[in-house]
Amino acid sequence: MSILNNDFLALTLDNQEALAPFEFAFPSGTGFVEDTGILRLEPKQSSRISLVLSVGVHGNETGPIELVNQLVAAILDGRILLNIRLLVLIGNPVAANLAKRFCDVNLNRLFNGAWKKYEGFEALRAQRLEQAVSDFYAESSYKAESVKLHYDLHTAIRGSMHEKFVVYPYVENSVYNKEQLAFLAACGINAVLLSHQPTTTFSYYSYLVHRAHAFTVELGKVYPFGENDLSRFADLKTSLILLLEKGAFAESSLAYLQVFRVVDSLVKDDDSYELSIDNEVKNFTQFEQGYPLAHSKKSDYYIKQTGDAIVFPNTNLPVGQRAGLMVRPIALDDLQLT
Ligand SMILES: O=C(O)CCC(=O)N[C@@H](CCC(=O)O)C(=O)O
Ligand SMILES: [Zn+2]
Repeated sequence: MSILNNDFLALTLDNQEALAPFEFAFPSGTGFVEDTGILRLEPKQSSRISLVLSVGVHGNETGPIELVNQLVAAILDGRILLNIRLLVLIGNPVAANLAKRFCDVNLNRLFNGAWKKYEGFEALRAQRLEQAVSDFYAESSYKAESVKLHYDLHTAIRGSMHEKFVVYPYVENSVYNKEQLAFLAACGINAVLLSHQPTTTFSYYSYLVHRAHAFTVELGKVYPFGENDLSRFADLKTSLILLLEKGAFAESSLAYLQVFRVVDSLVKDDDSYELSIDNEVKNFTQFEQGYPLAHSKKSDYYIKQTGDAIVFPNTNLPVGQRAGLMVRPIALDDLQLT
């Protein structure tokens, strides 16, 4: 058996909930479709690098899905010669078919076992994806010496003052990896947001449980399938191909990165919760000290310091969930790098 037309996305969307496993050969290795949207590609030569590329954890974030599907097709037809271990995950095929962010519950809030508190497709899927990542890293023949990577590719609801940025999941010792940051800069990333606390996101799961270099990578604004300008991902594509073919990390100067730390997490604490911003306000928009940003029957939030900026503002979610992050620029020199 093989993947028809080397189109892993079509196979996944045609089998949105489950797919019987099968194995196949491609020019530079062996492929294993382990379930719907779960594709493991093993190169002929052993490699220390195990890379997880996840896309479509939010079903309507189609640009990264199309990009990664192109890379998979190029590997399967021999235009890219794979030299590292690769796990490709299309996170939420059911929501992708519906062109929705999620069906019942936001999949990217269900990792680190949070899925146990929910029912429905997303809860099952989070468990399945955690298992797929665990199995993949465990199957590396290099064990302790393996280099574990996870880039969880997204696009954002709003435009952004920094078109491409990453969320660097919370790391206990506040030491950040220089090689990874230089690689992300080479991928065209403009900004880094240092997460301030443990979460239930996919990237934090891979860091917490597997000590992978893991990032949520935001690549621009959400568009439907067929309407993405993939040329905007050119630097990312070039850097990923170098990694896939040569096991090498492209590098750009860290000076290209604007770093932010999280000052506050805005939480929707009541149905009356509102943000005093209009729909056109972009991620990383800065405010003046004292601006009344959020209000509900239970709380008010005023900007603490001029220059503080908002990221991921969204009130269209259940009470108790994150309605945005308040971030503050910091100097790269203030970061501890290893
Ligand atoms: O544009 C938005 O408001 C959300 C974009 C998005 O899906 N972002 C991720 C970030 C995950 C993280 O904080 O690591 C999410 O909200 O799940
Ligand atoms: Zn997303």
